[in-house]
Amino acid sequence: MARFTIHDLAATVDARAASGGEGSYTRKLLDKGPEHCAKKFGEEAVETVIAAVENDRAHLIAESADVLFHLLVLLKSRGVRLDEVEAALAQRTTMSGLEEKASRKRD
Ligand SMILES: N=c1c2ncn([C@@H]3O[C@H](COP(=O)(O)OP(=O)(O)OP(=O)(O)O)[C@@H](O)[C@H]3O)c2ncn1[C@@H]1O[C@H](COP(=O)(O)O)[C@@H](O)[C@H]1O
Repeated sequence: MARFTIHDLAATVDARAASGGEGSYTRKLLDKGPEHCAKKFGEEAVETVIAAVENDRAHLIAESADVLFHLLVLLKSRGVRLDEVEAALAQRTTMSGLEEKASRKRD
């Protein structure tokens, strides 16, 4: 089976945003607006936290998939592309996490 990546999922979200109809959950979320998308993302994030704290591996994987999907929908609702997030991550590869944190405080 071909490897399925987060880029493939982002392309699906884009396609549903452009033409998804009645039967599309993605389109349903987007039609409700960014605030609703943010709320759903928050719910999925909390469920992921609970799975991690409970050390429930299968549940953690499933909830992480929900989080990634809902993050992509949230980004789409605000017109942010996945490659913009990747660019932010790429910029951080030149410094350690602690250096990056310190640089934020200077901003
Ligand atoms: N990866 C996902 C994905 N992950 C989670 N979900 C949905 O996210 C929802 C989360 O469940 P909840 O119980 O929190 O939400 P709910 O009660 O169903 O919905 P609400 O009424 O609360 O909004 C479920 O309906 C899941 O099916 C997803 N829905 C879609 N995708 C991908 O998006 C593609 C396009 O989907 P459609 O837009 O529906 O065609 C699919 O083929 C998948 O690849």
